Amino acid sequence: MSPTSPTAAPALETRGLTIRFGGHVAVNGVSCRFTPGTLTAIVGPNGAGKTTYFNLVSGQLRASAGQVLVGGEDVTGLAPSARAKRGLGRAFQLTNLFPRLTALENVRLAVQSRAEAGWTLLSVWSGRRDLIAKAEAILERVRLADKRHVTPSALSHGDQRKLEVALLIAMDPRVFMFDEPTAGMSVDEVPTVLELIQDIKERGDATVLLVEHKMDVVRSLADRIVVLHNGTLVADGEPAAVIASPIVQEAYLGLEAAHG
Ligand SMILES: Nc1ncnc2c1ncn2[C@@H]1O[C@H](COP(=O)(O)OP(=O)(O)OP(=O)(O)O)[C@@H](O)[C@H]1O
Repeated sequence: MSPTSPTAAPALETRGLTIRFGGHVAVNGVSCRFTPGTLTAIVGPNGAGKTTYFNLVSGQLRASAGQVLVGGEDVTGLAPSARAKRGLGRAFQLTNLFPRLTALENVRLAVQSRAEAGWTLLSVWSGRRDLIAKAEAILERVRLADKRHVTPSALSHGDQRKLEVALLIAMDPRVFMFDEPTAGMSVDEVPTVLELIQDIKERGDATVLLVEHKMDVVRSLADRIVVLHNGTLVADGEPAAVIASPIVQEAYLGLEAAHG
């Protein structure tokens, strides 16, 4: 299924995005448009530039050249927090969680920050029933309702990843960015997180970007695959066509295809 319309405005676009580390060009002139309602997997061998591309989009790294546009607005000069306010949502492992607060309190604060565009730790809990109800609903959606009173460090690795997804949902971004969301998970934890990502795509008009090594995950989720190799975009299109393309078979998927 590809709900992409050629006329729809891209939620996110990069134009000639480039970063050099000394003499090494880690991301090299990557131009790409991401349309609402689509899930794009970004794949490529180790060191291809996938995470660096994500860092350039979210603002953790500043580009040497090129532009990042969110909803048509040039955000290239903006800090990560300002990009987040414009709708770029990136899942980070626990870095934006409050370790002493419960899962519910963490999600409630994220809902509140979205509602008020600012953290208000002093607001009266009992007076914020609507926010609590929304936080409860999000925890339900990510299947963490029964862990609502648990602090992040007491959750299993898989449940921590679910909580990150819950925080992202609470922030209600227009673009969801996941960097290897199933990394380090036990086999039985993987399907839930994949279902959550599928659900995010199908519920709204979200634009989802996924960096992922596991081709079975890519095959099951992606509407489109973008392949990076040595920092350069070398293939972009429908999953079946990209996976079958000679450059991908040779550069990255040869072994994978032989097994799969
Ligand atoms: N801060 C940095 N300073 C110097 N070189 C860097 C820096 N960050 C990344 N690189 C280099 O840029 C290239 C791309 O790295 P990146 O981590 O983006 O690749 P990747 O595709 O995400 O790889 P992996 O799949 O292994 O995570 C690599 O050669 C890496 O060594």
